[in-house]
Formats: sequence, structure tokens, C-alpha cells
Amino acid sequence: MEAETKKALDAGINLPLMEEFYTIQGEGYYSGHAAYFIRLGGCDVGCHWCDVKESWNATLHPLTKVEDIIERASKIAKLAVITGGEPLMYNLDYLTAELKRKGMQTNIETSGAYELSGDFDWICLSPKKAKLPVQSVYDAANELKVIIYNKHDFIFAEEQAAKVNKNALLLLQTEWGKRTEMMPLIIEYVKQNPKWKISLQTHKFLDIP
Ligand SMILES: C[S@@+](CC[C@H](N)C(=O)[O-])C[C@H]1O[C@@H](n2cnc3c(N)ncnc32)[C@H](O)[C@@H]1O
Ligand SMILES: Nc1nc2[nH]cc(C(=O)O)c2c(=O)[nH]1
Ligand code: SF4
Ligand SMILES: [Mg+2]
Repeated sequence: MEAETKKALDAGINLPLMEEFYTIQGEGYYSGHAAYFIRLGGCDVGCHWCDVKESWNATLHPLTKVEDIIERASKIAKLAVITGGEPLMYNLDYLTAELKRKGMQTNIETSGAYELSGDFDWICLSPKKAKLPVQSVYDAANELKVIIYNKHDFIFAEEQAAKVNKNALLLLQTEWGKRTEMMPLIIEYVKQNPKWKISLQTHKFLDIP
């Protein structure tokens, strides 16, 4: 990579953009809200059930001017959701500062595997066993959303709940491919442990992006 290109990437002036779309947030506390999704390419966490594996290789996604993304987003939306890939692999200070300057709300979907950057109004932390969150993200998270793929994930969920700040909402979300098997267990678990709530990928039921 050329020095100028690297400089713009490190400063978060240009970021690898996989896709951007205006849709309805399907998951978590903001489920049901209209939101402009900004999906950045690049992730090295390696969840075998990841539903956007095409995002992993950052070099496949063009370095895009953040300025242009914000122009498009702010024309049609009030809320931006930064996702990926793993968005915290990048410096998100410029992106969030400019979104806010346009009056937009900034939310993020992250595994928390990298240090926090950017100024976020809402942080969804979805921790992964393969690369655990850093402390700063446990401290700042507004919701903890644990994916349930098998029974052991309930134990993992409790371990993660013990590490996150006390104000964070606690959410269990079935891994999509295992939903028939895991949903009955999640329902029973939440009835027995009502500090948890269910999060569903409602956009997949609605068949929207
Ligand atoms: C694709 S990830 C991108 C953001 C970040 N890398 C992360 O994992 O939080 C967005 C959200 O989708 C969840 N997710 C990914 N694959 C899933 C699947 N097969 N079933 C249910 N949730 C999934 C993640 O846990 C995360 O909460
Ligand atoms: N509608 C919709 N809601 C979402 N919530 C989190 C998503 C993500 O992939 O980060 C996502 C997504 O891809 N689509
Ligand atoms: S951390 Fe997120 S983007 Fe990365 S592999 Fe896991 S679910 Fe996919
Ligand atoms: Mg998704």
C-alpha cells in the first residue's frame, strides 16, 4: 500500500466499504428502527457461522471516502449503524465525528476484539470466544448480545455478563442456522433467568437486508 493511501486509512479518512444500505435495524434494542448500515470490510475473528464471510478480506473492499458515505447517509437517514466485518479494526473517529456533525445518531455492531475508537451513542457488543473483547468495550457497551449456537454458549453468555458493565442490556440471539434447535432452549433459559432478553434477526424473517 502506498504511503498516502495508508495515511488516509490510518486517519479514517478513507475506509474499506463493503456495502451501505438503508433498512430496518433487525437486532437488539434498536430493532425496528430505520437505520443506514455502513458495512466495513475486514475481520480476523473467524466465527465459523458468520453470516457475512464475504466481509472478511478487507482488500476485496474498495477504500472509500468517508465524506462521500456520510453525504449519502445523511441525505436519507437519522441513524447510522456501523458494522462489518469488524469495524473496530479501523479508526472510526473521523467517521463518527462527521456523522454527528450532520446530526446523525451513531450506533455500532462489534465483537469488541479491538480497542474502541469513535464517538458512539449506542454500542452493541457481541463477544466471540475466538477473540475476546478488550476491557474498554466491556466498559462502554450498551448491550451485550451473545449468539447461541450450542448449549455451552449459555455458560459463555454468563461469563461475558460478569465482565460487561452493570448497565448493559443482556440479550441472547440464536445463531440463524441453529434456530429450530436452539430457540426452545433460549426461551426456557430466559424464563428461568429473566435478566436476559431475546434478540432475533428480524430482518431475516422479514426478508429485507
Ligand atoms: C456480522 S456481525 C458484524 C459486526 C461484528 N463483527 C460482530 O460480530 O459483532 C453483526 C452481528 O451479526 C451477528 N451474527 C453474525 N452471524 C450470525 C449468525 N449466523 N446468526 C446470528 N447472528 C449472527 C454477530 O454476532 C453480530 O452481532
Ligand atoms: N436489518 C439488519 N439489521 C442488522 N443488525 C445487525 C446487522 C449486521 O450485520 O451487523 C444487520 C443487518 O445486516 N441487517
Ligand atoms: S466477528 Fe463478526 S464479522 Fe467477524 S467473523 Fe465473527 S460475526 Fe463475522
Ligand atoms: Mg447481518
